[in-house]
Amino acid sequence: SQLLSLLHSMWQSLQDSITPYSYFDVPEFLGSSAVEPNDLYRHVHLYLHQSLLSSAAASVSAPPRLTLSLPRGSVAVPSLSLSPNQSLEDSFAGHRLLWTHQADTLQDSLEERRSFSLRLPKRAAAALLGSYLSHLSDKADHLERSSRPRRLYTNSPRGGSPSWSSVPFRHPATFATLALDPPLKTSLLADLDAFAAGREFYRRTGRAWKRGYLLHGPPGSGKSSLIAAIANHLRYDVYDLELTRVSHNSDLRSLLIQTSNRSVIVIEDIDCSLDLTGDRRGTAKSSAAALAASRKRAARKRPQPSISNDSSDSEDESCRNSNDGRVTLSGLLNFIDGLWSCCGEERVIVFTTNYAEAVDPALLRPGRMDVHVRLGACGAHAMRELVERYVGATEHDMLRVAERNDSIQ
Ligand SMILES: Nc1ncnc2c1ncn2[C@@H]1O[C@H](COP(=O)(O)OP(=O)(O)OP(=O)(O)O)[C@@H](O)[C@H]1O
Repeated sequence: SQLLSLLHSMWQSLQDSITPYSYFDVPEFLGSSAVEPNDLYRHVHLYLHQSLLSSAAASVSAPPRLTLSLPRGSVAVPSLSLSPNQSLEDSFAGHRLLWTHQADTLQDSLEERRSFSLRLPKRAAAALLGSYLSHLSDKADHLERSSRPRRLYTNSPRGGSPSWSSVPFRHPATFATLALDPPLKTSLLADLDAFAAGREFYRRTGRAWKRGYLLHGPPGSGKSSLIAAIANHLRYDVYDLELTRVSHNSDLRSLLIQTSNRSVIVIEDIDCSLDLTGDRRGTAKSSAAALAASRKRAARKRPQPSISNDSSDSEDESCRNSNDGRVTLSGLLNFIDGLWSCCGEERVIVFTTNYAEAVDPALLRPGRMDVHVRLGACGAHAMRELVERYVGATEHDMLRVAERNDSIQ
């Protein structure tokens, strides 16, 4: 048997010396017609585009192709790709791999059939292929995310079938432009990054991949700007859900199902809706909170939000009957953390309020909104940033006021 295994390894070495590589073909389209694109081809294209941009491009023999393409969405993106029959070397786990771009013009047609060919060391191919392709797809996915045009959605008015309409999302606020006290900024960024990288964590723990943020603070304290900064940081779409336009829980569900993965879903001024909850239940709310919410409603001249509460078993039936609104608190809770919250991945749900004390406790319960962010008066550090950015000065009366406030607190 020793002789046999010796012969076997000699035979393998001989084969390896004749054909030491394995080759894999990645065509642009699946099947014979150019209809169904191959996602892996797109990923390889993006991955090599990035490699060509980096210093590795120096090792390419012929000049790469530079094209302007519309890969997804409506924004043209310049893209670098290998010219036909040009190769680019890559290394992974200590092995050298070679990508070659192949382009053949079909007979009797001007159509070009393109594919990438991957060359791997034969002995390592089986162990290498899976992990290399998932490394490549992760990188391509990241690139795709960071270059994709994003949109701001709002839900259609009541009456018709619930749907979203959208415009390009181009809000300029970022964590760099937002003046926040450093510990808050650092912890928010860390939280968002951990969330975005949390696929494995959420899978392992059996939890829906979503995170709830409650932003509270007086008008103008930066809640909307923070939402934009969150969306820009994560490169997510934004769904601005106007609850007053939603007639039924079923419409709420339908809207949720239509939202895409990697999105921020925003419900602003949640306190206005929840104040009605209190009225309808007949339970006494803090008069200050009720006053605050009604003041705000009046100021905004909004239609009456149509949220009611059906989460409590002891709900007064007559109140339920007198309730002409059919989006209920339990519908909203289901939206946040019930079964329906799981029909998608990578969702950040943000509620804003000017009066946290006016928000129904059911929404504030620990675990429901994961992160509560209070945005108050500008601290000295944030004020210094703003003064420098807006006035270009390091001294200002407002800065002294902020410093005095900080020292009193
Ligand atoms: N921390 C901040 N850093 C930079 N700019 C800020 C900050 N906070 C507020 N602003 C500026 O103040 C203005 C109002 O902010 P924003 O609309 O985000 O407040 P808001 O809390 O959402 O207000 P409202 O409760 O009325 O909706 C914006 O122009 C924004 O640029």
